[in-house]
Amino acid sequence: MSLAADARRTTAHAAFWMMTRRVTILAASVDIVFFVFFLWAGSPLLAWLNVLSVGLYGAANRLLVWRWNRSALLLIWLEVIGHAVIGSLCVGWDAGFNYYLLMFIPAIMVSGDWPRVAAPLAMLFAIYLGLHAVSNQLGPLVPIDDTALALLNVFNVSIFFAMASYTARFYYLLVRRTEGRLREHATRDTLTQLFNRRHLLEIAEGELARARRDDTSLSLVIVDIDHFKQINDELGHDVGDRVLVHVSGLFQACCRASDTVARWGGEEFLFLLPNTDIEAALDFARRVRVAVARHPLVPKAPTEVACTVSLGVASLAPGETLEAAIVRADRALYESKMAGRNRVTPAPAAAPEVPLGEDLAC
Ligand SMILES: Nc1nc2c(ncn2[C@@H]2O[C@H](COP(=O)(O)OP(=O)(O)OP(=O)(O)O)[C@@H](O)[C@H]2O)c(=O)[nH]1
Repeated sequence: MSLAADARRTTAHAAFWMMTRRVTILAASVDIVFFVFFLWAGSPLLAWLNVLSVGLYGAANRLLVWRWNRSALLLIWLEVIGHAVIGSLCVGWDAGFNYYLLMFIPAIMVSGDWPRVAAPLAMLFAIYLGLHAVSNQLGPLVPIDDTALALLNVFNVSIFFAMASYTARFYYLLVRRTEGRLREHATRDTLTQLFNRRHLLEIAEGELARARRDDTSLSLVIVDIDHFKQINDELGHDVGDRVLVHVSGLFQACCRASDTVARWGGEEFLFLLPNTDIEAALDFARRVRVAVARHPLVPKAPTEVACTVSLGVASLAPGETLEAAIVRADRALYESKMAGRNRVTPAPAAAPEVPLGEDLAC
């Protein structure tokens, strides 16, 4: 099983047990109401049976706290089936105790893969139909008057609606939360929390389309930490990681709301600057360079770790692709490295755009 699948399974399972625990509290509260109701309806035997149910739910709740999940589940199954059977046989099918059996359908379906859920589902179906047939055949063994029966039916339907809504909502919110987490994982670099390369390219395609439509400028800045291997080798990989996080924070602080910075890979970062021409992008890159040079990382260790960055800057030429502009910015970065590092270099001009058909003319 992949790590992602394992993580989803863990989340779904943890959520299932958490929800089961809440359901034991809700069900015990409902049984207390039943206790009062059956005393009022003149059926003390049924009233005291509900006290037994409260005890079973209390025990199941404790077992869940101790993580004896299977034993807890067994108790809950016993209680719900017992309650539905005794209630339907004593008071009659119309009392609506059978609805509680239906709550097992979603619980079974989310408990595992198909081979695991098929048998319990078939068993539940058989119990439901069997109970229906037997209780209709026998009629109520401990009849209560019509008003009490109607009230009981409304109460049971209401509780069933509330529980079914609660569980469905619970799973909906769980899916939403998990979806959000997966999206975060897919778009962000786990170390620096900056966007990753793939997400930056997605944003860049959108920005490029907008720049072309609105006829505005779009610039790119590629940044690489100088002598980063030396930092790793001399101070350790952990300090190297902290430097990456530290400069990421500085990079974000340099950005406007419309700018985007991403970890491009290793110790390389890429800024995307909408509405920014080459001159403004060069100014921006100089500010980034100065910010890093002036703010060394102060780790817990006694020495501070100073580092510098080299930068390459390109502004997209009309008709130029993103990839071509990145190649130019990368070339400029290389120039910065060759010229001694800790500097900003503008990219060479883009190759002139060939008007459509002109290449065919010669
Ligand atoms: N700590 C840490 N190091 C990383 C990470 N990703 C890449 N590196 C290291 O970054 C170093 C990059 O080294 P080089 O490509 O030689 O570049 P450099 O030492 O910065 O030299 P110049 O770029 O020429 O200034 C390698 O040692 C990689 O192992 C990371 O996530 N954490």
